[in-house]
Amino acid sequence: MKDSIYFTVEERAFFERIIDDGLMQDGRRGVYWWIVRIAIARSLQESDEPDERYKAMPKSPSELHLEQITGRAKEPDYDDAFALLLSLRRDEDLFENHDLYVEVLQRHARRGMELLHESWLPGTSFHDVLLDSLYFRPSVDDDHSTNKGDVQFDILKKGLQQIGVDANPIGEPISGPRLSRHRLTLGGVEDYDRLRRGLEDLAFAIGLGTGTIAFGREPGERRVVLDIPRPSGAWRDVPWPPLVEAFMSSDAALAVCPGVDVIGEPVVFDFVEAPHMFVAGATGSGKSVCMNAILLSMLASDNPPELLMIDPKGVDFAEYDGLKLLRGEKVVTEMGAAVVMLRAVVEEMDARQERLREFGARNIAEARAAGSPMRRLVVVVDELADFLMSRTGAEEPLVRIAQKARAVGIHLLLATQRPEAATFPGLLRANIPSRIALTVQKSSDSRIILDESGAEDLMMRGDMLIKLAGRPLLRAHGARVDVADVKRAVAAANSRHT
Ligand SMILES: Nc1ncnc2c1ncn2[C@@H]1O[C@H](COP(=O)(O)OP(=O)(O)OP(=O)(O)O)[C@@H](O)[C@H]1O
Repeated sequence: MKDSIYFTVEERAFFERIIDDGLMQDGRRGVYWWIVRIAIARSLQESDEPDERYKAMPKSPSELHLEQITGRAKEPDYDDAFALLLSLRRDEDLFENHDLYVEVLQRHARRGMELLHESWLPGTSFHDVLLDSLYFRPSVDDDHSTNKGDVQFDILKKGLQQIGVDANPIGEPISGPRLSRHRLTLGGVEDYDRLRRGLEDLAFAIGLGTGTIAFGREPGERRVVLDIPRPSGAWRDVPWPPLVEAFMSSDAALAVCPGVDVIGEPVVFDFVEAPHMFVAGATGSGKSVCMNAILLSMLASDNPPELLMIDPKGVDFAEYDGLKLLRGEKVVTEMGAAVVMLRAVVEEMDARQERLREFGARNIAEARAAGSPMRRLVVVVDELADFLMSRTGAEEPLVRIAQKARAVGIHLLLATQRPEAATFPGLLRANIPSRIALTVQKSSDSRIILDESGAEDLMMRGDMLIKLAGRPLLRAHGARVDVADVKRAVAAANSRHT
């Protein structure tokens, strides 16, 4: 019977750092399992289950036993409590399957370690990180007053002096969900160029470990803004439900809200104007969560579109199965079937054109105003790269839809984790002007998505750059859409629309 949980050598080294620098226990042995328990608690804060990555046996394992972690067969013994908690969470009886129980515990422990690693910088207080991440999950509703992760102006001022820039603050910094905005008046015109060129040195001078400082002008004499990232332990998540109201009042034909801007204001745009969108980011960047925010925005509309969803991986959108507004009420996971359905959409464009003529309308909005029940259709393709590489002839119908479908109310929402020239080919690119880039590995990936670099400096977890036709590039932080939000939205849509 399994009773060990394994960690990599690096994870073991991280235990040591937490013990020595974080908890300040003078390297006393015997507290490893405290950290493992903290890590499990941290992982349980996430709404999803830790994936296979955390299951694999590390090459050079360091081992802890259930006896140490849950106190199994010792005093006090929390083993049953752990098993019950995980069984309830997974809706699965782990008392019946001991090996699975140990594996699930290992996955949570290792993911929790990774999350702690992301949010704690040695040299800062580990206790603060714990308080923030385990007890408080402040949301974007909180007021925008100074946050403890903000760089104070005296530190910023010293950094500015080191790069030879004279500046004075205008008011207090504004704490957005992840960045703090400092508004400044520069001493002289020459300071502008010095600041622009010295941003990296400034980041170094004020001790910024990761992330880059963004810089922009604002109206007023010699006024600029600096957006400075906070450590991830001081980020505030952006929950989904409060955002819904913000975009319901929008007069857009199909309002979509993927998240909030740097200072926490909802970002809302009209998908009809988009009229197609390409979303890309490296694995784990928050692409699925971002797609969910877009889709839930659409479902919340008084006049939601019909959806056709294609997901070759078949895992990320399972909660949409059974949605009455979903064509076939099922996400299409088989690529051959998906191509057949896309070709049918191409034919449907002609039929829709015919119906527009019957109503004497030039587009779907006019047809609906004249009494046509025609709904918009949004064709969603996740993992576009896999789909196009499968050589099933998927590109041709997608290009035709991208070129022609706007007037008849058919829109594309395409996503990929592999933004490469071959997987976002020329004809699609040319016809899909609206793009969202989540974090990518290289600036060349960013250029494929946005036609400019920048997305390689984003900070994961839904951090994004949005490019809409004719508008300047916008930095945004994605709403944290949970599985429960999706289930609620699907149930609500099913009760409102048939
Ligand atoms: N807006 C957000 N706010 C907070 N956390 C987020 C947000 N978006 C994503 N995350 C975190 O990042 C994790 C990965 O997100 P997601 O599954 O959407 O990534 P992905 O890019 O779709 O990954 P993959 O391509 O591997 O499926 C989530 O489990 C969540 O913990």
